[in-house]
Amino acid sequence: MNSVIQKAKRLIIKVGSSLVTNDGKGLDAAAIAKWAEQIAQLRALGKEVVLVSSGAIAEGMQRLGFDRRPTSIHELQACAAVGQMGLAQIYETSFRHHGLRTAQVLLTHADLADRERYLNARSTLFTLLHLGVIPIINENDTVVTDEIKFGDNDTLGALVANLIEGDALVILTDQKGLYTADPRKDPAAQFVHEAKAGDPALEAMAGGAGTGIGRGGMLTKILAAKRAATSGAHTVIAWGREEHVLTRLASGEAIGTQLAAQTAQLTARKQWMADHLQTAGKVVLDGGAVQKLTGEGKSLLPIGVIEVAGDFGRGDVITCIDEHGRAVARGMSNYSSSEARRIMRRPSTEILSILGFMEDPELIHRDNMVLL
Ligand SMILES: Nc1ncnc2c1ncn2[C@@H]1O[C@H](COP(=O)(O)OP(=O)(O)O)[C@@H](O)[C@H]1O
Ligand SMILES: N[C@@H](CCC(=O)OP(=O)(O)O)C(=O)O
Repeated sequence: MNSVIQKAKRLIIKVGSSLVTNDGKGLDAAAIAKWAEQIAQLRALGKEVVLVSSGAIAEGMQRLGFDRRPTSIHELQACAAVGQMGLAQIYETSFRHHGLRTAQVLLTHADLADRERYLNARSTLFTLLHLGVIPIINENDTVVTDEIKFGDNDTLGALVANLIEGDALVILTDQKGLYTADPRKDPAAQFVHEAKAGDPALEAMAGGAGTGIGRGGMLTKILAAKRAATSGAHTVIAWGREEHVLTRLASGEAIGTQLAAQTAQLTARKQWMADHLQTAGKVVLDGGAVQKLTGEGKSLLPIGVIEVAGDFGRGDVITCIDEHGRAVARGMSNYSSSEARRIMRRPSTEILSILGFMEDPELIHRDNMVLL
């Protein structure tokens, strides 16, 4: 069995609170330095890496002298705000040793539920990756309460995998992977080397968090694997303290529990687009644009649009039709309908002068489009 990480080009690596803060004793600089070194090696192999790191609350509790997790949401938020400074500082320092820059990205549920913010987060992350920066993501705990939280960073990791079409999600935790039962409670529990992501039998095996530090336990990891698989990303759950865990995974060694996605990435994305039966508007394309899309697999530029129908916002899914009314493609618009009306039939070089800003040169990027 080969590790699914070997082939992966774009990886999301999630590290849990208990690992990052050495079971709540404070940021584990030595462990973080090792991951940074390995991530630098993955970058050198040509892989793009996004890190999702928990630990803000645990570190903030340490810094503020709480010996037990506060119950008040505002105290938890205060802890997160204090602890996040520590996370930002230690990651920036650790990666700088390897000549890599880091960027702090704090996300909320509302950011990914809103089409426009979703697209903005996606574009920013892609830009950071192209610039060779390592994005360090956490939930923006200051502004969210329980009902609207991702709740745990396993889920956040999966949503980021969906957001940027990651090839794989690596969840580093304090166990070697998934066992048939919580190994802290059941000494007879057997290790699971591989399974299908989304197999309901896995949910029955997984229990809650093992310590007072972590939040989700194994169940959120199993559900994260299921969610990541909807966009075709595989998941590996492994022990964060395993020597050279990331580079060994990248060299093909099958460490931890491998949860394979059953649908290929492109199929998953097309399915997602196809599921958007309710599109928010339509654009009519000239013959040249139809040929670019259907014959050459190109993006849709505003110059090829001759009419805009309906009322849509940035990030909404719209249908592209030809001059005879035949639907040729569906995709996520980079501009609202009113903006699209102003830039249609015009070259992309004029977008800035017409609108006063330019989000993207394309009206619909081919990565956000399916041909019908
Ligand atoms: N079937 C299982 N296999 C492995 N670990 C399990 C299982 N069920 C529950 N757990 C518990 O999940 C814990 C890991 O989750 P958690 O404490 O939330 O860590 P993290 O901070 O890395 O997210 C383990 O320490 C373990 O006690
Ligand atoms: N945003 C929170 C994340 C909490 C969380 O999900 O923790 P974990 O289960 O350890 O990944 C923090 O940084 O403390």
